[in-house]
Amino acid sequence: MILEKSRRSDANVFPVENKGKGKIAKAKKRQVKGVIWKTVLQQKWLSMGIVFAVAGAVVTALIPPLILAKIVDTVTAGKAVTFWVIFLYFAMLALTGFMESAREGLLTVFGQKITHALRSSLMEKFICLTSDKLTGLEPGTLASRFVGDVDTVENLFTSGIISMFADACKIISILVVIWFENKGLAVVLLVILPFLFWFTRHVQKNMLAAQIENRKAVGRASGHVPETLHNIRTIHCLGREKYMEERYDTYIGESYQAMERTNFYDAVYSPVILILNAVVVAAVMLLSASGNKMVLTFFGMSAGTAVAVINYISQIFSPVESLGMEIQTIQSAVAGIHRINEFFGLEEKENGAQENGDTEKTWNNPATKIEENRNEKISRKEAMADMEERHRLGASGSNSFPFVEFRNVTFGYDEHVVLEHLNFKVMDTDQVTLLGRTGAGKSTILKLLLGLYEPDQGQVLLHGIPATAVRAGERRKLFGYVEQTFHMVPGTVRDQITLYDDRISERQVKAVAELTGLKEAIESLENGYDTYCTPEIFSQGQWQLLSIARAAVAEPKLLLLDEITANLDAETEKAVLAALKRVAKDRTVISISHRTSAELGRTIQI
Ligand SMILES: Nc1ncnc2c1ncn2[C@@H]1O[C@H](COP(=O)(O)OP(=O)(O)OP(=O)(O)O)[C@@H](O)[C@H]1O
Repeated sequence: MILEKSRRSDANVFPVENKGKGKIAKAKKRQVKGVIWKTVLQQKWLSMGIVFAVAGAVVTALIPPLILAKIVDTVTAGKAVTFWVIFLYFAMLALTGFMESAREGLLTVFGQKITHALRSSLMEKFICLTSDKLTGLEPGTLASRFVGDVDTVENLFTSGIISMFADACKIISILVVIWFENKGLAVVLLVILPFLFWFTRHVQKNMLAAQIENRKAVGRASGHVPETLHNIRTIHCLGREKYMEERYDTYIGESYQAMERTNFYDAVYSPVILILNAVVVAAVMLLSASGNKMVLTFFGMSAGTAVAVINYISQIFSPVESLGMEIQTIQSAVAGIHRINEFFGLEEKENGAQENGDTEKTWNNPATKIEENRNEKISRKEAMADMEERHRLGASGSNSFPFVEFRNVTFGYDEHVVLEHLNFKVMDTDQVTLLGRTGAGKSTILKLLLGLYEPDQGQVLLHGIPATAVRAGERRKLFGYVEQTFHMVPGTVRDQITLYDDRISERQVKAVAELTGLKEAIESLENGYDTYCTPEIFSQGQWQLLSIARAAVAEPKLLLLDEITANLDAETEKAVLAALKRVAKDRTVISISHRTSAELGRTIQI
C-alpha cells in the first residue's frame, strides 16, 4: 500500500526538476531585537530592578549637595547643625553609592543574560544552516559573530544605551538644580558643555584609532614569531635572517608609535578637564563675590550654595566624558547587531531544527508535513517508513527500486559545474567503486548522497526517495561515511565510535571494535574504552579503523567510503581493507578512488 501510494506520488512530490539549492527551506525569522525583547520579558524582575536603580541613582545623587548647602549655611549663620541632618547627609551619600552599584551590578547580570540568549540563538541557527552556507562562511567570520559581535551587544547594555540614558538624565537634572540655585552658572555650563563634549570625542576618536593601530601592529609582531619559527630552515637556507629581523623591527616600531599617540592623548585629557573645572569654579566664585548688583542677580549665592555648586560642577564633567564612550559603544553595537541579523537571515536546512529537539514534538503530530510541492504534501515519517519498506523488499529481492540512483544529475558549486547529467544505479548489497580523476566530483557525489546538497537538476534517490528528504536523526541508520582522515571529537575512545549517541549500546561498540580488529588495541589502553583520546594513542592505520568503526556501529545499510586508504602505506592499507571487507559484508558499499588498484566490486567511471 505504502509503496503504491508513494509510486503514485513520486511524480508530484519529488519532481525531476530541481527545487534549487536556495529553496531547501525558508530562514526562520530571528532577529537580535526579538531575542533582547524575549529576555526582557523573561527577566521581568531584573528589568524592573534596572529601571528602579537607574532612576534612583540619578535622583539620590542630587540630594547630598543640597543637604551640604544647608549644613554650610547653618554653620555660617552661627547656628548648630543637628545630628540628624549630618546623619541624613551621610545616609544619602551611602544610598547614592548603593544605587549606583546596584545599577552597575544589575546591568552586568542583564548583559550576561542577553549574551547567553544571543549565543544560544546563534548556535540554534548554526546547526540549522545548509552545507552551502556553512562552506561559504569563513571560520574567523563565524567565530566573530559568536564572540566579538555578541560582546558588542552585551556592552550596549552594560556601558551603552542604558548608561547613556542615565548620564543624560544626570546632566539634565544637575543643570535644572543649578538653574534654580545659580542661573549665571547654568548659562556658563550650557556654553561650556558642548565644547567639553567636542573635545572629549576628539580625544577619544584619536585614542581609539591609535589603539586599533597598536593592536594591528602587535598582532603582526606576534604572528611574525611563529611564522619565523615555522620557516626557520628555509630562512637559514636562503639567508633571510636580516629581512625577517627588519620586518619584526618595523612591526614593533609601528606599535611603539601608536602607543606614544595613545599616551599623549591620555596625558593631555585629564589636565585639560581639571583646568576647565577649576576655571569655571574660579570664574563663578569671582563673579559671585563681585559688588555689581547686576552681576549678583545672576551669580550671587550663599556660602552653602557655593559648596553645593562646586560639587555639582565636578559631578557634571564625568557623565559628559562617559557620553563619548557610550556613543562609541552604541555605534559598534549597531554594527554588531547588523552582522548578527545577517547571520540569522541565512538559509536554513529543512530538518536541521529537529536535531535540537524543538520540532520533535511536531514530529509526532500526524498533521506535520515535510515536503511541500504543487500543493501536495507527504509526511517525513511516511517517507521514512516507505524507505524502510522499500529496503526490506529490496533485501528480499522483490523491490524494483535501486538502493541508490543518480537520475540525470547536474550539480555545481555556485557557477562551477562539477557533475553534468550523471546517471547510475546501485542495487541493494552491491559494492561499487566510483573512479575518476582528481577534482572530477567523486566526493561531491557522496555529499549529494548524504543529502548535504540538492542537485541543480535531476534527482539523487535512495530507494526512490530524494536523499535530502532523509530525516537528520535517521541518517546514521541509513549511511555510514568514512573519510580520508579521521576527525577526532573531544572525549573517550567510546565517544569516537558513538559520537555521543545514546542509542548506541555497549554491545554494539564492542562488536564493531572486534569487527574492525581494534578490540585488543583498545583494551590494552589504560582505561580501555574510557581512555580520553589524544592523537598519539593510536597509529594512523588504527585511527582509520576507528573511522570505519564509527561509520559501521549503527549498522547502516549503506557504507560510503571516500579514499579511505589514500594516506596509508601498503601494509596498513592491507589491514584496513581486510577490516573493511568484514564490515562491508551484506551491505551496500559505494567507495571512491582515483586509483584502479584499491577498487571494490564493480567500477563506475565518473
Ligand atoms: N564546498 C565547495 N565549494 C566550492 N567548490 C568545491 C567545494 N567542494 C568541492 N569543490 C570543487 O568541486 C570540484 C570537485 O571536488 P571533489 O572534492 O568532489 O572532487 P574529487 O573527485 O573528490 O577530488 P579528489 O579525488 O581530489 O578528492 C573541485 O574542483 C573542487 O574544487
